[in-house]
Amino acid sequence: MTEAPAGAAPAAHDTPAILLRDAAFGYAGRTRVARLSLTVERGSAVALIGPNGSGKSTLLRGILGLADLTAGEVRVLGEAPVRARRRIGSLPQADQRDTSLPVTLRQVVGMGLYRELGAFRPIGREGRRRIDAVLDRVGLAPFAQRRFGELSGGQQQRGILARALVADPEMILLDEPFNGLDRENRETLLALLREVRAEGRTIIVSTHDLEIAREACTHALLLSSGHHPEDPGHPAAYGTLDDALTLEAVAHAFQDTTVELDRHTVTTTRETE
Ligand SMILES: Nc1ncnc2c1ncn2[C@@H]1O[C@H](COP(=O)(O)OP(=O)(O)OP(=O)(O)O)[C@@H](O)[C@H]1O
Repeated sequence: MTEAPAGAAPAAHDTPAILLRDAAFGYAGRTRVARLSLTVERGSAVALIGPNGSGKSTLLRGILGLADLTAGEVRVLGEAPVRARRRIGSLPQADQRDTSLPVTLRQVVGMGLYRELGAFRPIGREGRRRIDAVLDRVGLAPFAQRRFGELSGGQQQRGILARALVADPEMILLDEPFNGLDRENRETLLALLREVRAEGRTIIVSTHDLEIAREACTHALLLSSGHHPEDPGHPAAYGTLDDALTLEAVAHAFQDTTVELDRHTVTTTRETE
């Protein structure tokens, strides 16, 4: 954990990681995910699960203060999201990544220190030490000078995780980090996530894959799409994995889809009115 910088309000470590009270998030005044009332305790790992368009990314952006709060209340690490952002590391979806820039992996990881240092201050010896340590940790030290866009998908994903971790965040948010990864890269990322959680950091990870939730998370928030395409998504269940990932809740959230849960295959069809 980082210490609060001098002069800053003391970090309230007794506050939950996330507190949502009837919160809703969206864009340009339009709500995309709603009815969120829950507490995420520090040190937990929450799988955010739901069908396409149910608002997983929007909720993650709301936690970062990048989507509008259209109703209710949100506190992140005891602060307003925009203020808490400096204490959070995030991994956006891979398809939102610009891999055409001529930057090395080392430079990408160094970007994780910009918030602390300012973008135009050189990274000093301590910063370089931290970059080396985090690259080593994710198993990418030999690739430090490699152009980021030339790395494999799994290596890029670990590089972005390193960028998130280099600033020693209290919480990390990951948007579909397992998409497109083969089994080996998936296992490596899972192991890293378990380590990150063992350090006491809070993890929120969106995924379509219920097996990943089982392997890396303590809790699940299941989001369901609105009944009509324009309705906002909303929670179908939240709790520990066993409480939240019941066949009934999963079937409710994943309407018109086939999903597997504990070797059961669930296929549900949306009821027509
Ligand atoms: N920047 C944006 N501006 C306006 N609407 C958006 C924006 N991003 C997402 N939306 C809309 O918000 C709704 C929820 O999208 P979101 O990406 O949060 O869902 P998701 O559950 O993450 O979906 P997926 O699994 O496909 O990534 C969708 O209807 C989407 O079109």
